[in-house]
Amino acid sequence: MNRKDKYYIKAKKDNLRSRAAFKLMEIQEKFNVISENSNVLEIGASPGGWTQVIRTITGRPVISVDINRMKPIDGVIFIQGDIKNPDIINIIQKTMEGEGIEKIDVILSDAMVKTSGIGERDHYESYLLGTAVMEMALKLLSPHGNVVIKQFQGDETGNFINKWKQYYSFNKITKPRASRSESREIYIVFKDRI
Ligand SMILES: C[S@@+](CC[C@H](N)C(=O)[O-])C[C@H]1O[C@@H](n2cnc3c(N)ncnc32)[C@H](O)[C@@H]1O
Repeated sequence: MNRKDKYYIKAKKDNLRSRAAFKLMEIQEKFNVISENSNVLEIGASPGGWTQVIRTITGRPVISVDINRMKPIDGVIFIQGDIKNPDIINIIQKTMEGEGIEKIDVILSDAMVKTSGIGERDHYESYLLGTAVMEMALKLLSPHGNVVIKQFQGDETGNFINKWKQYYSFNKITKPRASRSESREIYIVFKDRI
């Protein structure tokens, strides 16, 4: 598929920072993970397409994290940091305190390193990032909270879901239409933290 496909063109037209925005729109439509008063923590946010979508749903301030920089968005507190760094949780918690955010209701991760095209390598990198996010969710997420994780499907996907599903009442793999069909990219939705 041409990289300038219909989602790319629509993103430009709608002033969205990335075509990825349509993936979150579809996930939200199907699974209703964010509510109008959700406190959302977003991981792997740059350039900010998902962030723009999140801001249209919740009226609460959004905390967005990325290892790279991101141009500011109104109502968004941006933290430049590595989700695999064990100190990042302290920085997030300090930011929450500073903003008067007591709990996180939704964690959304579209984090991924630049893909290599080597299936197993990309799978494993996404598995490591997803594991860091799920560990963080255990500490930060409020009861009944939701998590969405990007993953490149592979050998560990089944184990990943089996490991984390015990903490949530609902889990489901989804592949949004805007996700390129030739890619192994999927999203794993965990809802209702027990
Ligand atoms: C697919 S892009 C996200 C696109 C974004 N959701 C949007 O809609 O514009 C993946 C992002 O994950 C970030 N990332 C990769 N490794 C990371 C890490 N260890 N910690 C935080 N962010 C990371 C990358 O810098 C990149 O910006």
